[in-house]
Amino acid sequence: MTGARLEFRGVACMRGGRLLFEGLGFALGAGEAALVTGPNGIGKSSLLRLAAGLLLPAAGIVERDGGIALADENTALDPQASLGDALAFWARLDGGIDRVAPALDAMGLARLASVPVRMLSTGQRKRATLARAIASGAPIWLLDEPGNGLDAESIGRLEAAMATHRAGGGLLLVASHQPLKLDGARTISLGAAR
Ligand SMILES: Nc1ncnc2c1ncn2[C@@H]1O[C@H](COP(=O)(O)OP(=O)(O)OP(=O)(O)O)[C@@H](O)[C@H]1O
Repeated sequence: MTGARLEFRGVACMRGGRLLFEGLGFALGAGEAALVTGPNGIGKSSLLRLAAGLLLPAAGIVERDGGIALADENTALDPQASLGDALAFWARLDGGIDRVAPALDAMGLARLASVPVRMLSTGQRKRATLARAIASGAPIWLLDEPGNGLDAESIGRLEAAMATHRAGGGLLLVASHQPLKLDGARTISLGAAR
């Protein structure tokens, strides 16, 4: 996981013909983290989608070295499959089937591995999405409101997983309305909504 990097240079973001932000620049290297903050609709999720390459910048450059794991409101897990099988589907593609069990453990989901994804509660679903990111082995994690719907114990698990990821040379870009323990993280504050 050495050499992970994510850099924005002079990036502008347009959605639906409206300019959300422009001139955005930052660089994150291995072990680093940034917290994206700002009011509803300002463009935090859009920024993460730009970082993932799912959205193209209207101006500027987005550069990344290393694979990406995006964890947002979509679980991207087969609702009919068991949680274990749904995670294994992605882990096989990512070449890391052995990462599924530790990822389930990290999110406190080991006992739910045989439960169909569609039957998971809101918080369990969120933890499953985070387990998918953990199991991906990707060095660049893009987490959109990762604490949404999580109880205090699960927030602790999330914070521990983020710290482990950084200690292993991963980097984090996190959009969150709620405070999360992210030691030494920089803040990317998007301005007032237009
Ligand atoms: N596919 C789209 N087409 C047009 N406009 C869009 C599209 N997706 C998002 N938008 C608009 O872009 C703006 C930014 O949305 P985004 O989801 O990035 O905001 P956000 O800061 O993450 O908000 P929140 O805090 O509510 O999650 C919003 O005004 C939204 O309506």
